[in-house]
Amino acid sequence: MADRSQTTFQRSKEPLLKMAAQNFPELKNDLMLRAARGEKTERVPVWVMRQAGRYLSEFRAMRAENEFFKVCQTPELACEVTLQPIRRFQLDAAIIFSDILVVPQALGMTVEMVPGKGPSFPEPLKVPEDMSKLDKDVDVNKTLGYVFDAITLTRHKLEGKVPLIGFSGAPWTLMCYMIEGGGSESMSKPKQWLYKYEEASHQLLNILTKVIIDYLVGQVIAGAQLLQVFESHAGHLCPRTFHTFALPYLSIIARQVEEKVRAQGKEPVPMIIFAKGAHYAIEDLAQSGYEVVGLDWTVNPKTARHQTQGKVTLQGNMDPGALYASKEEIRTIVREMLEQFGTQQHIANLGHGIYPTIDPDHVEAFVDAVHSISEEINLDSKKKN
Ligand SMILES: Cc1c2[nH]c(c1CCC(=O)O)Cc1[nH]c(c(CCC(=O)O)c1C)Cc1[nH]c(c(CCC(=O)O)c1C)Cc1[nH]c(c(CCC(=O)O)c1C)C2
Repeated sequence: MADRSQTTFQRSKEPLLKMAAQNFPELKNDLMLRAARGEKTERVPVWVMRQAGRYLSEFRAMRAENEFFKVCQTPELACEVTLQPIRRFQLDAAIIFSDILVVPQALGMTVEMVPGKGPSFPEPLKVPEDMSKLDKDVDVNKTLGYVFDAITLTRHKLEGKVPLIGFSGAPWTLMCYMIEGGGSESMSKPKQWLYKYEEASHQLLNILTKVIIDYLVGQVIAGAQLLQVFESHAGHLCPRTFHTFALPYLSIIARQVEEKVRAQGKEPVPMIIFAKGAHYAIEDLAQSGYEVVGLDWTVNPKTARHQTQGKVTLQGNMDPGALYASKEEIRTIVREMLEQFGTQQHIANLGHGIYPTIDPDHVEAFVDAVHSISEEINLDSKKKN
């Protein structure tokens, strides 16, 4: 893997800016890292999936000037978008602005972002023979180096305010888009592959797993301090197909990313698995090599806590729709959520990404409620003991 310690940015009309993926500013707020490692925290850390997005006017202004993938592929723009929610809210982590669909692009597929519709693949994989069109031997430094550059730049620009999360889509979720060709209620086409082309499905999942591992390792080398793997379409699987086509690959990713990061002389970072809809697999996910298991809004936190027996930290899981409630009601809902999770080994989040029509003032109310109420609960429990 090419030496990523020196990264250069061609900025408009400015000299080359050399940013090293080292000597990063000292971290001022390590709450997220401590919680992810299961260490004691004085309050519950909080971040929001898709915290950079259309619900922010400053994101809409950026997108009015720049096509979606141009933002992803231009480190200065991706960095700026990543910082937008950090400037607004007392969040405890930033997540690099990118998309999970950059991996199919690295495999040679064309992905367009159609306004008002979302991602679209003009030439999805229709039959297993179409896999011959993929560029299987991906050099992530060549095809995804712009994400690494964005991560390194953002680490410097964060000035240690909060840690930076890197991420990737998981093999099954990416397979869904590559075959379906975009978002879908049923994902019936990729599901058809699982039952008609089992061997080809595993071949595709293996190709994706290899690229995802290299991609995540590259993000850590570039400066990511946590990683999240999005298995956002686990909900289209059943227990049998999840245990056959998703869980084994998720476990390989966790274990090999750690192994390869160590092999490069770097300290492994905490990893988060978010398998939306896999409520039946929480115990298995807690033993699959991830420090944190993200829960969607359909899971009862008390049940998940019992199932995981303190082995992992839990992340989530307020219904994003609760952000449409009044600020007072949001506080009530947050208190109930925190009492269900308990204030240790918990990272507060939504049970999935934020919606584009959410009022940013309600996000601020959510973040502030997590902090103030978890501090209050911790202080109360100290007084009692
Ligand atoms: C984590 C993330 C993603 N994409 C984006 C982010 C935000 C990053 C950040 O907050 O900085 C930006 C991100 N990605 C996209 C947008 C909207 C682009 C725009 O309209 O400007 C944003 C802000 C485009 C996109 N990209 C995708 C969709 C969903 C399509 C569907 O299934 O219907 C969409 C709408 C695929 C995608 N992309 C991603 C996921 C996993 C997270 C999740 O489950 O929500 C998925 C499923 C990952």
